[in-house]
Amino acid sequence: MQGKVFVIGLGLIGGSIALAIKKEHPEATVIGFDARLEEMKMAKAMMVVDGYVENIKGGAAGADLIILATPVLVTEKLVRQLLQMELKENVIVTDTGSTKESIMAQAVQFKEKGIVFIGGHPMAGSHKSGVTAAKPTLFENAFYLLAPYDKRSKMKTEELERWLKGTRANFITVSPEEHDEMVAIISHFPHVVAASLVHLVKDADAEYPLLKRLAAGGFRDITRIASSSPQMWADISIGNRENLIALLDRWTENLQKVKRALEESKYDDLFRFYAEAKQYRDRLPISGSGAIPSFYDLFVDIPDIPGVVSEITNKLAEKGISITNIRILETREDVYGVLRISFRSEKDRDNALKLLKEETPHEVYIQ
Ligand SMILES: NC(=O)c1ccc[n+]([C@@H]2O[C@H](COP(=O)([O-])OP(=O)(O)OC[C@H]3O[C@@H](n4cnc5c(N)ncnc54)[C@H](O)[C@@H]3O)[C@@H](O)[C@H]2O)c1
Ligand SMILES: O=C(O)C(=O)C[C@]1(C(=O)O)C=C[C@@H](O)C=C1
Repeated sequence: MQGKVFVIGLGLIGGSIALAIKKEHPEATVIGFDARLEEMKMAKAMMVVDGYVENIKGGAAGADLIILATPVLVTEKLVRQLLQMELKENVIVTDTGSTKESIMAQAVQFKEKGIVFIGGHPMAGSHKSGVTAAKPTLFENAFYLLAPYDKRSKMKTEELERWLKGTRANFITVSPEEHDEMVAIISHFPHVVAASLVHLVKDADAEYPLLKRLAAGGFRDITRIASSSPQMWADISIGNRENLIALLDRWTENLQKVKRALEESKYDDLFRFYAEAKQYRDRLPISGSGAIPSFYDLFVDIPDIPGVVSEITNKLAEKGISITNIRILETREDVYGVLRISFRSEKDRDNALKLLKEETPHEVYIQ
């Protein structure tokens, strides 16, 4: 598509969307703005944008698509600023914020100016921030939630999806209210829990100096998201605070039940608590689209001998099989450790399984 795209906030999400747009629409011009000059310079150097401007007014003038990819409370402020500016008549303004209600409450004023605003939220991301973490494939197969506010913005949704086609995301329309309620449950509240688990360990740190080193696989898996940007999550927490407060009450009730079962040593209740959770968790879609990324993992039992890991990765590299992650899950002296290797696709994983079975003496399996 021809035209000028203006991305405000050149971090992980703004950068990834800019890259996806540039890949799909090389004929468009993508201009960026960020509050931090270094981020703009880096974005230009990485060819995430064609250029940058020194203020929002300069970028917004004449833009066909304006994308706000800043922390949600900042986005609310920027919407108010954009409302004061002269914009192209047919421009589409959208955002990427993790909350929708409070942003849409401001953005609805665009209607009076005849400007289309479509709330947006790509449901994929990372605990990393900044433009250096941006990649055009970040949203592949993920859901991309869109919240148009009236008939005209609904009609323009198709045009926005065409602009965003390079994300390879699956677009779904939701209302801002149902959006915020749903993401509070599956995204925002889990971040509160992850951060509070880390606090639990941090508070016990002085008493047990070994704790940090013992905090292994399970703890790291469940708390990965606690490494996300504090500004982004403080903004989201305020932006969705009513839903979060309601969930905190429900969660506390749930934990009270667990506490009672523990106090009364009710084995069956505890068993059911874990079994029901396992059953539901195991049924979550993992290979299709969704907020939970697909993991194509392979496990290799390896002895604790220097050079074993590189032997395996070299074999995969020789056959051109790329890996997306690699981790030793456990290794102790004289005991086998487990190497977990993640792949981008099922096909890569299956090829790796065959190769390592044929060409190494190690036990190789899919869990
Ligand atoms: N990280 C994720 O997993 C994820 C996923 C989906 C949506 N989101 C949402 O997307 C938005 C961006 O998140 P991100 O992960 O890219 O964060 P990020 O920290 O990587 O990038 C945000 C950028 O906004 C810039 N910024 C801050 N205030 C600004 C201002 N006043 N004017 C211009 N630029 C400003 C920052 O300098 C930074 O470069 C947030 O609203 C977030 O809730 C994040
Ligand atoms: O994978 C992560 O690190 C994320 O936290 C991504 C995640 C999520 O909770 O799923 C975080 C916030 C966004 O609004 C959407 C996606």
